[in-house]
Amino acid sequence: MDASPYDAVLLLSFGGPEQPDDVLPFLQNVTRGRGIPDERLKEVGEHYYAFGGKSPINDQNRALLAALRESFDEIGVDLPIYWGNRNWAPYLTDTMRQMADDGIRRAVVIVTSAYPSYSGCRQYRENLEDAAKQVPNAPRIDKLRHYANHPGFVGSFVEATAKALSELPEGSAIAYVTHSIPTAMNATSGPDGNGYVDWHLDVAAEITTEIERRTGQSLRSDLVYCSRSGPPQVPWLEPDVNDHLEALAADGVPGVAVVPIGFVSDHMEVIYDLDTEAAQTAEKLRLPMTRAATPGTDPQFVAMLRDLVVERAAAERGEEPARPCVGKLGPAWDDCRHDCCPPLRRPTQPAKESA
Ligand SMILES: CC1=C(CCC(=O)O)c2cc3nc(cc4[nH]c(cc5[nH]c(cc1n2)c(C)c5CCC(=O)O)c(CCC(=O)O)c4C)C(CCC(=O)O)=C3C
Ligand SMILES: [Fe+2]
Repeated sequence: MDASPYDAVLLLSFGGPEQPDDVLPFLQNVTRGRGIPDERLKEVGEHYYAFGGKSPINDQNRALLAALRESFDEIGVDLPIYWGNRNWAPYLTDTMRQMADDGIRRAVVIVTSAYPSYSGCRQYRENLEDAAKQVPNAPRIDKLRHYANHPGFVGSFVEATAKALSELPEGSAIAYVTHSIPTAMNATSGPDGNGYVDWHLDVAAEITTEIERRTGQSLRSDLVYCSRSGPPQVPWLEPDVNDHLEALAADGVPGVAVVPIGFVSDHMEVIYDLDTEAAQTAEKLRLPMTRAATPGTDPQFVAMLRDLVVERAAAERGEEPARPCVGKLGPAWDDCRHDCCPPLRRPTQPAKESA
């Protein structure tokens, strides 16, 4: 299999703390200049301390790296695979320096975020730009197209959803969950705006259709949100998963499968916001709840990432590779337009001097 013109693959992720002393500096890295209230930071710090001060995300990325290595070896692609993070070691800039030292000229990047938005797409591209500015002879790096509507991603969630539903009473609902973002960020996400929500709705509809086809039953399903931060006066996407569970219970739904389509591994948002907090809400409501697995190192997901690297390499060689995709939105663009997913404008000073 041909992966030219690339001479390396880079896995780019969020990063997370590895021990209690890492928690505060990690949170400072994440929230620098982003207007997150101290209250919220304290609260989120407690989520990490409740899990021993360690996020599972780094180990999950190590497992993904190993699975990718194996998957590339299977098709005879021996490109080195590097790993860098936005918010914790291994920091992207250090990784990029290593790539330059190793003589890497052209790489393709896999980001652990499947949908268009400033936080999930452009911010990673800015991180790549910023790192490249600090590293002499930094490699040129292409980012893979968004993969949420790839059959490998959707297929992984179809299996996980079927399993989660199989453990619940008949007539149970599906609650698709993703990370909330400010509504203003959603409004400008993707080339035409609203891309974050539109992509999630499309993925959710594909999963539901396939489950209904398999079971011959129609299902209630909704897209809901977790992990809201930011000041209360700034509107974020709603409803929150906990409020949604209340509504389902009030409607007499016999159970709910929570399906975290916004996330690629069981990191803190999943194990705290869903497995801890939402599970407590469901228990209080006596609403049976199961949580579908995220892709993690599911062979379908790993093969998809590998195939996307091969696809992009072919496109860069001027070929016209097949671009597998499900749903009604079509395969995503290879390169984002310059005005795609702009950052939110954040006030740098109060509008009026306080007395
Ligand atoms: C869209 C999206 C994804 C999904 C796409 C992707 O995966 O990239 C994502 C993933 C993640 N978010 C994570 C952690 C955090 N996100 C925060 C804050 C924020 N997230 C935002 C958006 C997203 N976030 C936004 C708009 C903010 C507000 C501040 C800002 O505008 O930047 C904060 C600050 C405290 C708080 O929660 O308020 C933390 C600690 C972790 C690591 C988990 C772990 O450690 O296991 C992961 C994978
Ligand atoms: Fe986040």
